[in-house]
Order: sequence, then structure tokens, then C-alpha cells
Amino acid sequence: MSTDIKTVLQLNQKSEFSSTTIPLPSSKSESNRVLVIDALTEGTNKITNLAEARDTQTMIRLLRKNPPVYDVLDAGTTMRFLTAYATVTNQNKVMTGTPRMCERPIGILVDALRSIGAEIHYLGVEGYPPLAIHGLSAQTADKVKIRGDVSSQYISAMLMIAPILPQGLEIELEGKVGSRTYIEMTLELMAQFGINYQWKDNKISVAHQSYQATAFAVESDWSGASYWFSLLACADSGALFLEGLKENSLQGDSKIVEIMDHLGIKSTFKEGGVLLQKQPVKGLEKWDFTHCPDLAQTVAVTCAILGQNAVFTGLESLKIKETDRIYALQQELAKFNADLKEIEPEVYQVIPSVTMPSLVEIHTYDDHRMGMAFMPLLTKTNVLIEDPAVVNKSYPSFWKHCEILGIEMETIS
Ligand SMILES: O=C(O)C1=C[C@@H](OP(=O)(O)O)[C@@H](O)[C@H](O)C1
Ligand SMILES: C=C(OP(=O)(O)O)C(=O)O
Repeated sequence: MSTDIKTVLQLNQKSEFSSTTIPLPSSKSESNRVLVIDALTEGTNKITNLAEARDTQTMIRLLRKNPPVYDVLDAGTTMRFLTAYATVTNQNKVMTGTPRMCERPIGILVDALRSIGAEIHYLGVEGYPPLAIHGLSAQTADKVKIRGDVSSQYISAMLMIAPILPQGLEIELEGKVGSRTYIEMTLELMAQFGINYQWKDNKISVAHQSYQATAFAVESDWSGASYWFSLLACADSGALFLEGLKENSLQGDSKIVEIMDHLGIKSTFKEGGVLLQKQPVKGLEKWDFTHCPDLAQTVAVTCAILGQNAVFTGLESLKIKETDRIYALQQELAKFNADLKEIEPEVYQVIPSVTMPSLVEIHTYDDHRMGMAFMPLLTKTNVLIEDPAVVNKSYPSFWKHCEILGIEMETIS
């Protein structure tokens, strides 16, 4: 997605942040779900606060224009959710995306859809996009087994189309289930649009029924909020008010409150958002990211800066996201003499930085979270972020929000 012209953002060192309000973006995970639900609802919903994220804008554009080829660019949820949507609405559709998207597996979802009667062909490598969908003319099964340890997005995709299927659907989750909070988000949103479901042990059942038109306002994005928690944790002093966040969120990444409580941030929920203040660092010994994988980069960088030798588990899915995030973290942490070291299979330890160069240039690997997670390094040194527009995937106003905080920056082409 990056251009050939190398654009770099220079962030000048700064370590104090006066009490400032940050207007967060809306959640792309919630937005992309309600857009699919909306497309499957017969009446008219009133949906507000949809995300500015490119992933969401792509979803809106594809649903509105309905082209024969759904090019989702690098949006995982858009790829997985629209594959199921195009199938259940019995359309002929080619699903494609960026070269990286065509390396992200989709075979588990395709198998699940085929097992209920869908006709789907691979146009390139078996198990990966691009795909040709030829709809679902008749439902041939009402039960499906899906393994839960690769991506929860396959399960969310099947759940959202389940009420539309003439026979409904029972999904049996096989093995370890990762990103469970995202499955819960899907079900909770479906319930808000009138859908009844049952989740007992490893089986989720959804009978045939209709989505009910309703009003829904998308919440602010907890994943995007995590970078501001990290910035304050790494800063010498200050306070921040993050607008629009609610304590009882549908988003599992609200776990950042608990994680950052160990890393020197006190969070107080108030009318209209959450106030972040500094408190003594209690220390983070270990954390399991199985259900909040998108926080791993934020917390790894924070620990590396704060001298925390934390042990991380539950990082398996990071290798198949926008980039191999484990490799990317290891490469970029090394630039300031830190590491994310695999100490046992699938167990990683943050090796914090002891000496900080006077300038660190961060490569972003076409991954928005690489660009944003390394921003807090500016509390310790000058930072160059390559391809700053990478943040557009989830948080296009990220650098504008850095400016609100008085972070000095300069774009160099
Ligand atoms: O359903 C969702 O909105 C998401 C689920 C997670 O993916 P996996 O289920 O692949 O871990 C997460 O990493 C992604 O950013 C958004
Ligand atoms: C992994 C992510 O998104 P997706 O899988 O939807 O591309 C993300 O936003 O960090």
C-alpha cells in the first residue's frame, strides 16, 4: 500500500503533556459489523458515528456500489465479512485485496461456507484470496464446525449471516478459541439488532430470524486509544482525557485499562470519556494477548521503553495480520537495543532498551499498528516514522491528534 516515494515523519522529542482532550476515532470493528448487519436488515436502521477508518470506508463503498469485484485492499474484516455476505445474498462476486491480503488465510471460512452449500472457487492459491463466489442457491446443512485458533473473523462472518439462512445455523467451535472478545462483540451487536442466540459450551446456535431495524451509535475505538495510554505511560508527566470511551465496552481492547494500570496509568471514567493520569509503575510480569491481539504491539513498545521484562503469550495470530507482527516488532525494537525474544515456543519476553540512540527510524511494514505503536518513543528520542499514511487503515486522524498534543512533526519526502 505504501508508495515508492519514501515519506518519513520526523517526531521531535517531547516528554510532558499538559491536560489535553483527544477526540478518538470510532471503532472499525463495530462499524464493519453494523454495516453488514444493516445490509442484511429489511427495514431502515439509523446508524451514527461510523469509523473514518479506510477499512470501514472500503466496506461502505463496496456495499453501496456493489461492483462485480470486491477489492477490500488490506482490510481483514471487510474480506471475511463480505465473503460471507456475498454468499448468503447469492451473488457472483470476486473477492480480492492487496498482495498481503492474498497471503492471509481464508480457507477455514471458505470450507465453512461450502459445507452449507456455497459454491466458491480459488482464483490463485488454494486457501487464500482471490476467490470467485457463486452464491448459495440452497442451504445443504444447518451445522458447521470451525476451528477457533486462526482468526475469529471467520466465526463472526458466519454468525452474522446465520439468521438469514433458511435453516439458521449451529456453529461448533473446535480447539482453542482466540480473539473470543470479537465473537462476543458480534453476538452482542446482533442481539442489539433483535437477534436471539444461544451459546452453550462450544456451540453457538442462531435460528432463522430477521434483523430488526434500530438506532445504533458506534463507540470510540479502544484499540486506537491504546497509543495514548502508552504515550502517557512513557512520558515524564501530564494527563490526557480520551473522549467517547465507555467503561462497559463491546470492545475487548478496553483491557488496555487493566494492562496500563501495571504500567503507570490510572484511568478514571467520567462523563464523556476517560481521564488518564500518571501513577507509580507497579510492573507487568506477564500478559496473555489471546483475546486482545491488537494491543500486543502497543504494550511491547511500552514495556521496552519502561524497562519491563514482561513475558507475552497468545501472540500466535500476530504472524498472519497486516504483516508478521512478531518479526516486525523484533526488527524495530532492535533499533533501540530492545527485543521481543522467543524464550520457549510461543512464549516471548520483552528485553527492554538500555541505551537509546539519538534518532530511531521506524519501518512500518504496511501495518498501521507499527506506525502508531512506536510513536511513544518520542518521549525518549527523536523518531522517524516511514510511510506515516499507513495509519489510515484504522485511524486517519492519528497524526492530527499528535499535533493537538503539541508534538512537533515534519514530513520529509
Ligand atoms: O473481528 C474483528 O473486528 C477483529 C478481530 C481480530 O482479528 P482475529 O480474529 O483474526 O484475531 C483483530 O485482530 C482485528 O483487528 C479485528
Ligand atoms: C488485524 C487488524 O485488522 P484486520 O485483521 O481486520 O485487517 C488490525 O486492525 O490490527
